Formats: sequence, structure tokens, C-alpha cells
Amino acid sequence: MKLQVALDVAQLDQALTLARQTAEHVDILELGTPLIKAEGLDAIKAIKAAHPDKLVFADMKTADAGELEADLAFAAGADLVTVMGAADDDTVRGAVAAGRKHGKDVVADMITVVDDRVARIREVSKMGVSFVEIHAGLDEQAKPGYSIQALLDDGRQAGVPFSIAGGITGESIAAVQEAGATVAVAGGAIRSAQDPAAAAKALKSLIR
Ligand SMILES: O=C([C@H](O)CO)[C@H](O)[C@H](O)COP(=O)(O)O
Repeated sequence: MKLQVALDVAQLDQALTLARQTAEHVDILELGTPLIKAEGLDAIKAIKAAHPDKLVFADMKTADAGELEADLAFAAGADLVTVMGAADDDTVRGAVAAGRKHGKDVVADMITVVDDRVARIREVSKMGVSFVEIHAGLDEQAKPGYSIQALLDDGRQAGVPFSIAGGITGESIAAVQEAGATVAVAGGAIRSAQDPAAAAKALKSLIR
């Protein structure tokens, strides 16, 4: 299982610092959606230039114009780009077409898909995405009674390649791997730690 750090900060200098602190312990550097919105697509270029040996994940969360938006992110240097799993099928297919053009990967972010999630995961997988991200966003995580378990259950059941994002910590990362995830995405557990490098290293050490 790969480890992906989500650089969920709003300024490029902060993202470059967090990337520098954590890169040696992670496989994938994710530009979070707020960072892309604040700094634009040039932020993708800057992170890739600083870490050419790492996979760079642009969390575009594209909801429309899939081919155009994915094309822009790939052209800026992204290796993986997200499209919303809840988007129109043609939006997903458009992003996949851009991925094929660039020889790169598209990930369907399943955030906000709650009802019949397994069925939608299987549908978007057939549209050619490389894997799905089964994801509870920050607002969903803040609701009382939130548990990552439902994400893991759906991953097991879906039978397609998947990543998990939803407040992964040192306590939950082993269960994420046991569920069969190919990537564990960690944002807050690394970003909010006193020592982000140590937090990333500790998470990586828990992956067998
Ligand atoms: O994608 C994310 C969220 O929607 C904000 O953009 C986060 O990067 C993702 O949820 C991982 O962060 P944590 O949940 O804090 O681990």
C-alpha cells in the first residue's frame, strides 16, 4: 500500500515546506483542492519541479468539463488527477480521455456519494479510471459519530482498486491496508502534527 500526503494548506510556500518535510516518507504528494484554488495550476508545476521523483496528485475534484480540466492539470505536471465520482458519466469519461492522452491516471473521488456507493464505484471503474478514492471529506468527518469503517467496508465489497481518505491516523492505517486499499491518503494526521516528518515516517512504518 502506498502512502499519500495531502498538502491541505492554502499557500504554495507552506505546501513546499510540508512536501520537503515529508517527501522521503511518502509515495505520492497531493495538492489539496484548497491549494489549487488558492494558488492555481502553477502550484502543480512547482511541486513537481521540487520533487520530480514523486508522483504528484492534483485533487481537482472536477465536477464538469472533465476532459478540459484534467488536461490542464496533466499539462501542468500532475501524474494523477481527480474527477468527482458523483459527476455526469461524460465528465468522468472526458477526464479518462485526457489521462489516456497524457499516459497518466485519473482517480474518481467518491466524496458525497453515500447511497449505493458500491454500485457507483463499480460503474465509474468501468469507465476507465485507474482507481477510486473512497472518501469522507473534512465536513463529513466533523459530524458526530463519524467512523472510517463504512469506507473500508465499501472498499472490500466493491472488488476494484481503491484508495481511502477520511481522517486516517496511526490507529486506523493498519485497518485500511487490511481492507485492501492500494493507497492510504493522510492529510490532517501529518499536517497538524508538531513534527510532520516524524508523523509521515510513523505512518509509513505501520504499512507492511
Ligand atoms: O481531499 C481532502 C478534503 O476533501 C479537503 O480537500 C483531504 O485531502 C482528504 O480528506 C485527506 O485529508 P484527511 O481527511 O485530513 O486525512
